[in-house]
Formats: sequence, structure tokens, C-alpha cells
Amino acid sequence: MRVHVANHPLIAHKLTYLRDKRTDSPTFRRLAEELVTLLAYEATREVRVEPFEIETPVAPTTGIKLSSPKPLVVPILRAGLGMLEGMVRLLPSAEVGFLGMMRDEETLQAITYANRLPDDLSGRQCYVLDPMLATGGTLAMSLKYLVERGADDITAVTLLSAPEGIKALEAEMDGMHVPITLVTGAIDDHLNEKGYIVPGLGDAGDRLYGVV
Ligand SMILES: O=P(O)(O)OC[C@H]1O[C@H](OP(=O)(O)OP(=O)(O)O)[C@H](O)[C@@H]1O
Ligand SMILES: O=c1cc[nH]c(=O)[nH]1
Ligand SMILES: [Mg+2]
Repeated sequence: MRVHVANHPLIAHKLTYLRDKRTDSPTFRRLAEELVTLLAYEATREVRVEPFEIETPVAPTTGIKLSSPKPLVVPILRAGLGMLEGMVRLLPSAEVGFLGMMRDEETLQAITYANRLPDDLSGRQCYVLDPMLATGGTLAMSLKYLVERGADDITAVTLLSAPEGIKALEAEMDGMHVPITLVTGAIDDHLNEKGYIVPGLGDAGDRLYGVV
């Protein structure tokens, strides 16, 4: 698994306000969207393209366009929804599939409660969106679904990641024979005893949408 930490002062600046507990939901949603657009630039560096002939007002030339099949963007509900708009703004022709997952806060095991993905993902590049990679259980389960359905190139985009979760995800995806890339805004210090990222930003879903 390739891990890319997007090292940019604007990303660090926006993450700081996202982390601040005084930041309200509307501001949090706007910052998450802005951050994804910056991360998406990095995450799509190897998006598949093909040559395409056009004519400028001056001369014929060869450009590029996104290859078919189009990339699939998969936000992990709930919190991943807060990253969807920022991503599809950069990739407007992408298709979108949904996975609903939640962590059992006692066992920290991921549970899937919704799954709306194309059956056949053969040859598809997939971009999985989830703001938080904590223990790695949620992303590991999501990426395995995609690999089982035939995805052959997967990039996970997170705002924050824990070192423990990156290690666990690497171990889970080892031997999958599918290129996996993680693009993240920052790698934080550690996980606490409740599985929260430290310093982190708290519960991303609650901060985006309120406590359920
Ligand atoms: O790496 P893990 O330890 O699996 O934890 C990360 C998951 O936890 C959060 O979701 P949560 O279960 O809180 O659901 P929500 O998005 O509905 O709030 C977060 O958005 C990730 O999906
Ligand atoms: O710190 C964390 C860990 C898991 N899920 C979150 O939303 N935040
Ligand atoms: Mg949550």
C-alpha cells in the first residue's frame, strides 16, 4: 500500500480549524469539502486518461480525456458523505456508489448497514472517501468489498489517519494483488483507549451531522 501524506500549508491550516472543538457544523462541512478538493488533486494524479483529438482555433492537437469505464467514487456513510461534493467537483463524470458502515463503539468492529455498488467493478478505478482512518476496520472491510467485486485500482482518501490504522490496513490488504493507495491530510499521534484518533477532531459524523 502506498501512503501519501498531503503536505501543504493550506491543508494544515484548514485541518487546524476542523480539529478545533469550537468549529460549528456548517463551518466543519465547508472545511471538509474544501479539504477534499485539495486532497483530490493529489489522489487523482494517476487517474486513467486516453488521448483525444481536438482542434483549437489555430491548429489540430491531441489532448486527453478520462478513460472509460469512468472512475467510481464511494463515500462511506455517514461521515464520508461530507467529502463527496468536494470530490465530484473535481471528477464530475465519475459514478458514485455508497457503503453504509458504522463502528460498534464497544468492540470497535465495523458493521455494514447499506451497500449500493455496481455488481461488477472489473477494470474500475475506485476512490473511497472516509474522513477518519482510526483502527482501520472500516476501510479494510470497504476495500475488500471493492476488490471482491473486481476493482483493480483503489485510492482511499482520508482527512486524518492513525498510525495503528495504517499498519492494520496494510496488513489486511497484503496479498490482495490490487494496487492500493492512501492519500491523507495528516497522520496523527495515536489512538486512545476508545479508538479515537489523538489529537484528531472527535467523531467526524457527529461534527458534520450532529449526534445520533
Ligand atoms: O478505522 P475505524 O476504527 O473503523 O473507524 C473509522 C470509522 O469511524 C467513523 O465512522 P462511524 O462508525 O462513527 O460512523 P458515522 O460516519 O456514521 O459517524 C469514521 O467515519 C470511519 O468510518
Ligand atoms: O477519532 C475518530 C475515530 C473514529 N471515528 C471518528 O469519527 N473519529
Ligand atoms: Mg461517527
